[in-house]
Amino acid sequence: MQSRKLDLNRLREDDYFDTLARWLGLEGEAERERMARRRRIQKARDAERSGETLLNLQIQDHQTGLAGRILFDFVKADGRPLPMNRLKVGSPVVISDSDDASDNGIAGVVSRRNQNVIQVATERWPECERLRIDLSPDETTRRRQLSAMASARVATGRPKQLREMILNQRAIRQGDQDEVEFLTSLNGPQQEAVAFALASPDIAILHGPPGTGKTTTLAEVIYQAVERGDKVLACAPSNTAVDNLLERLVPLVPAVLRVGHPARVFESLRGHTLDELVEADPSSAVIKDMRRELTEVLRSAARPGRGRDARRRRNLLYGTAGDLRGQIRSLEKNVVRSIVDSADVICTTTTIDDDLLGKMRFDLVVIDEACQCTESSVWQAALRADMLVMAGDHCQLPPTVLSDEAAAEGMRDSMMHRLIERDGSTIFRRLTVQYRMHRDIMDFSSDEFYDGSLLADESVAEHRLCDLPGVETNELTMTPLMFVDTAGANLNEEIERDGESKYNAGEAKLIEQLAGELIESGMRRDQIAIIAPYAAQVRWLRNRSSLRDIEIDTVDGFQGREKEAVLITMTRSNDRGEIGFLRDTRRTNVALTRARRKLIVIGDSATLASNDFYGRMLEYFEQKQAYRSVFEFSLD
Ligand SMILES: Nc1ncnc2c1ncn2[C@@H]1O[C@H](COP(=O)(O)OP(=O)(O)OP(=O)(O)O)[C@@H](O)[C@H]1O
Repeated sequence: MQSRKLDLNRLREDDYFDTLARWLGLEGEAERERMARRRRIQKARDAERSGETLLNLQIQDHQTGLAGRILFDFVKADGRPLPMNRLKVGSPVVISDSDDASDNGIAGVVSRRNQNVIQVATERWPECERLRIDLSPDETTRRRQLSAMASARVATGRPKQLREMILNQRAIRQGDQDEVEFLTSLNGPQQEAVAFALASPDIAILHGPPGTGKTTTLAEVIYQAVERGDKVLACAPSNTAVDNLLERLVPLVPAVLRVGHPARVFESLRGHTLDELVEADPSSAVIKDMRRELTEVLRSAARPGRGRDARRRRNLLYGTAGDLRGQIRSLEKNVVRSIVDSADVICTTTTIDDDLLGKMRFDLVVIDEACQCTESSVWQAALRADMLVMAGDHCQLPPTVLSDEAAAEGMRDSMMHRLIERDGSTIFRRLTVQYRMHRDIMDFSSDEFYDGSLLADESVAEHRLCDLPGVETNELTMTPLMFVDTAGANLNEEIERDGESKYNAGEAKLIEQLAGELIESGMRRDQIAIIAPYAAQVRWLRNRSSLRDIEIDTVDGFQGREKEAVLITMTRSNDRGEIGFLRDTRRTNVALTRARRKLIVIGDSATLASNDFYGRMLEYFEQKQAYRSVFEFSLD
């Protein structure tokens, strides 16, 4: 059955919430199906290739965290680095026996990760030696969203008013802007955006194209709000985005609290996490002793010995652990309450811990990266708001949705995008001065996605690789753009064995050569990035020894980041003109806007130009005299 896109603006209240609930149901089904499929894959290498499974792990270390959780550090049993994976900080996972497919495992949440170690917070001690970790369906998040939407349906007072505005039943008002004394040095459009957001009585949107200082601007909005006495909830859909905002906020607002899993928090920010603040509280010494005891009890329960009594002993120990955990929780609850109450700003992901925040409401709720939020994921935060500010860029990657059916009906469209389309310029302000890209790198994206409105700040407008210390001046380093066309050279895409993802060995070779030339010109490896839309191409490139220490990632892994030089391998090359998910040009927009001084794109014009957008992209490179044919390079 062909699904068609639904217009949420036309739906009545009940239909709107029913639709979102149905999408969540479809998404849950899709996630569960995917997990079941993955667990059926027998061959280790293939299971890990999904990026959602890590096999053959062992415990390297453990410690106790807040609320009696145990934090386990897992490493590969053979000492190798972890393979490329999508287990992020905050991802729900299941830890189970690597050798026993029937083991249902223990639920946990990823709390930290690096190349070699993945840390998972869980409540029980795994009972086997050789473990696997699988990304698990995110039921908790879905349950919380459903419960928020159930409350939103019957809400009264202010939440009801906001609901009516979001559902197109009541007009969103505009406010009269006051003079603002800015704390940070903002450009004109940023100042206008701050004043606009602060004056809006209901809902305001900040549209931040790449590198335009969206987070800087949001931080100023939050600072100003706190100055006038507001209590603020600052959210974002991912832990990384929350931490980026937190990093900007800390120098401006001292009383900031970061709740949620003690994430990839930078050293300088750790003092703001709930865990650390609780730790610093005087009553923590007692709690710490109790936690130590809990760990011991759990450890004994995992190894109850043999014999008839083993099960009884284990159950007794789990009983004791349960009691202990209860006592720890009640002590911690009091400490936590006072910390939460005294914060001016609370930072969290949009999956809000409702038990922690209780019925707390906020004068201002801010959602960063709001275009990566599905519509249903906004409601938890929106329900707590007197006034709502959303910031993001709908011309970059949309939220990840697994269910094709839900996606076809519109689940990938964010609320922020819908409101911009519905209400037009009255509801948003766009930031237009960017601090990242050379003017020529910016212009194509600006014309295609932002009505040509972007301006390069003069500090970056003309900057080139050869202006960097230690980099020599040559043709490669003097110019900001290059497209290498592989048409006619038979550098065809291939499908990874046993997989679905594509790679292109010919393009990879060209990437190696060009990256080599950049390094020979004096660039450091950490100033270069390679972006491929396909995971198989990323894997292929990461296996090239000449590219070691150069960051290589998918587009999705690169949103929000930048490098001095970026090489993109478009990967698709076939005689059917098939470009697959490159058709979603928002993904390409992200890829094209990561480079500060040099952007190199490698692709097959014969395949790409079947699509008008790529046709225009090729013309742009030609017009900037940045078009080269692969035949100008000698590939050995
Ligand atoms: N008014 C300004 N003056 C000088 N530099 C600025 C200004 N605003 C932002 N920047 C710089 O621009 C860069 C991008 O800022 P920020 O991280 O806030 O952007 P963003 O829009 O959130 O980024 P992204 O494109 O990743 O979403 C930062 O290095 C920041 O210091």
